[in-house]
Amino acid sequence: MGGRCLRGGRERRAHPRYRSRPLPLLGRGGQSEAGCRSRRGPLILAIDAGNTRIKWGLHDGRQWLAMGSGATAEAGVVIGQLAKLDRPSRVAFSNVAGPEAMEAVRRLCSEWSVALIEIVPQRFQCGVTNGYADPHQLGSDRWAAMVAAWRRFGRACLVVNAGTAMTADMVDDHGRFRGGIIVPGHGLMLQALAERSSALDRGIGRFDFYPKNTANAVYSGALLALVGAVKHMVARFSEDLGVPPVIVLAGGDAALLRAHLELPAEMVEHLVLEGIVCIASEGACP
Ligand SMILES: Nc1ncnc2c1ncn2[C@@H]1O[C@H](COP(=O)(O)OP(=O)(O)O)[C@@H](O)[C@H]1O
Ligand SMILES: CC(C)(COP(=O)(O)O)[C@@H](O)C(=O)NCCC(=O)O
Ligand SMILES: [K+]
Repeated sequence: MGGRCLRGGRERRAHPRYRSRPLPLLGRGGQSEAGCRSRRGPLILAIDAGNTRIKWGLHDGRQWLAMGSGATAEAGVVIGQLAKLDRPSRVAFSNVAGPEAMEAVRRLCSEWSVALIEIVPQRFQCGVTNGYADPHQLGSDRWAAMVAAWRRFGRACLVVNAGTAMTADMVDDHGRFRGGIIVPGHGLMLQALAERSSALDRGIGRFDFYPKNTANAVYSGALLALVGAVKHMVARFSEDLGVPPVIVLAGGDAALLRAHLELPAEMVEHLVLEGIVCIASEGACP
């Protein structure tokens, strides 16, 4: 069925860019290790359930064969539709969205009789050491994103995932996760202000460095809060490292953030899915 893509109940062909992308996951610095580059591995269905969207991709060890996304609010439907895909040899799942997504993925795996690999942050995995006091407390999406960033760049990174929440996680040049922050994402900041104040629900604004109405003031303020946090972390982490880290941007609001960051940054569209495949294929390469 290669290249089929499902989104929000509709079936469509995968966008051409999803068909030819090489596996950028195996080996440091974005280089595939010899022996893995040309080899197709077992089919892995990677699923990333975030608090707003569920993203998924079917990977054959070399490239994405199909990808899609749907609303977390319809987790049962979005995940149920994946049963139409070719049966993978395993399903690898990062879930920060809660029990409904978990139940739906369990149902899918039992329908297919395939193994379910749940992404659970470890103390050490795929070259990354987890600095959290309790490694399991870390979000599995953050962990997968850091694994993917380390595999791609192999040097110090600030891994920024701008979704429902924005997380910014510092990985040093030894692959050690040193710590990271969680802040409400852009949409959530706007929603919180609209819901918890009487005068701030004035429609959708746009960015203006000199905002002159309420909607623009709220929109620009939330965006600059995110940009400011990232810039501050880059400045301080660069000082500690002695060199600037690679800024890796992912998540639904990555492009918005990049447009205002004024720093060189690498946008990696499917960072969390890449990390999930990486973790699920651990040990597959010699
Ligand atoms: N098609 C889309 N559907 C929903 N949100 C989107 C979409 N495209 C971009 N976004 C933006 O991305 C954010 C969600 O990003 P995402 O990384 O998927 O979050 P999460 O992992 O928390 O579910 C939303 O808050 C919204 O601002
Ligand atoms: C911080 C998050 C809410 C981000 O979720 P997202 O915005 O991707 O939906 C998620 O990674 C999470 O629930 N983390 C657990 C707590 C932690 O990482 O410390
Ligand atoms: K996030």
